[in-house]
Amino acid sequence: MSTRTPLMAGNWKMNLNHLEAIAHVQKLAFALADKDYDAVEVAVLPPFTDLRSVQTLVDGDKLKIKYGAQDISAHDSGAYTGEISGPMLAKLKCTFVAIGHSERRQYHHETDEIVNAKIKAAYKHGLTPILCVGEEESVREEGGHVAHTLAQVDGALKDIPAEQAETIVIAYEPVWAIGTGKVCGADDAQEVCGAIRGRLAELYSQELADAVRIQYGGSVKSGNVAEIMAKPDIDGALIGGAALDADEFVKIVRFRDQ
Ligand SMILES: O=C(CO)COP(=O)(O)O
Repeated sequence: MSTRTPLMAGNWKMNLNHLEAIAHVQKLAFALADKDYDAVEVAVLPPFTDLRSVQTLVDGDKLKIKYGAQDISAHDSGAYTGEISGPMLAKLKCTFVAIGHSERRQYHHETDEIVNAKIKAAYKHGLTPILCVGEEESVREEGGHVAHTLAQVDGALKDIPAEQAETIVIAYEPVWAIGTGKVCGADDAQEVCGAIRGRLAELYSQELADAVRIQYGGSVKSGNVAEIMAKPDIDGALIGGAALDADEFVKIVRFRDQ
């Protein structure tokens, strides 16, 4: 029986301004009781412009909700117009940072090398990476989904020592299931999440592999989360669209009640 605490993280993507963010986090705080937080770790990943507002709320009201960013620069400072650095996120007391989301890979041409550099930047500044991996539909149709996803894991973790890797969160997000309503079947998600854990055991140790949390992401809703969470190698979810509705996100956090 796994001792891994499930992590339910809402990736808001480019949604909710800072005022909406405050209202949303207040709703979550109001709806979630202490026992919910004990059973499940809850996090939100708002746009950069919301982080200060979320931090002020979480700090001021001593909320148990964690928060983080959707991306990080590989550089600490300098002439990188539009970028946000690790030191800036650390100063805002972010816990998490999503790295290598498929939308970053697709629209911003992020390669495994860039993802690896960003993971190093996150660890350098005490942030926990949520490494996003997963295949496109054509890759799955050809049966290459496991190999493709493991190659992304290998690239992302290059030269990352065990004492850092043991805290990583890995989100398996098949690209074809993101925002499409096409949820990956629980058995299919388990196949890849189990393979990721196996690869962590090969790269590091079984002990490390058993400690790392692996999430599933892609059209997760309150109606399908329980089935996904019943799988042995799935330790949480990275939720997009459904995380924008506070009531729905709370139902997902309470997946054991479904
Ligand atoms: O990309 C995702 C989370 O990072 C998943 O998005 P959806 O839940 O909207 O499919």
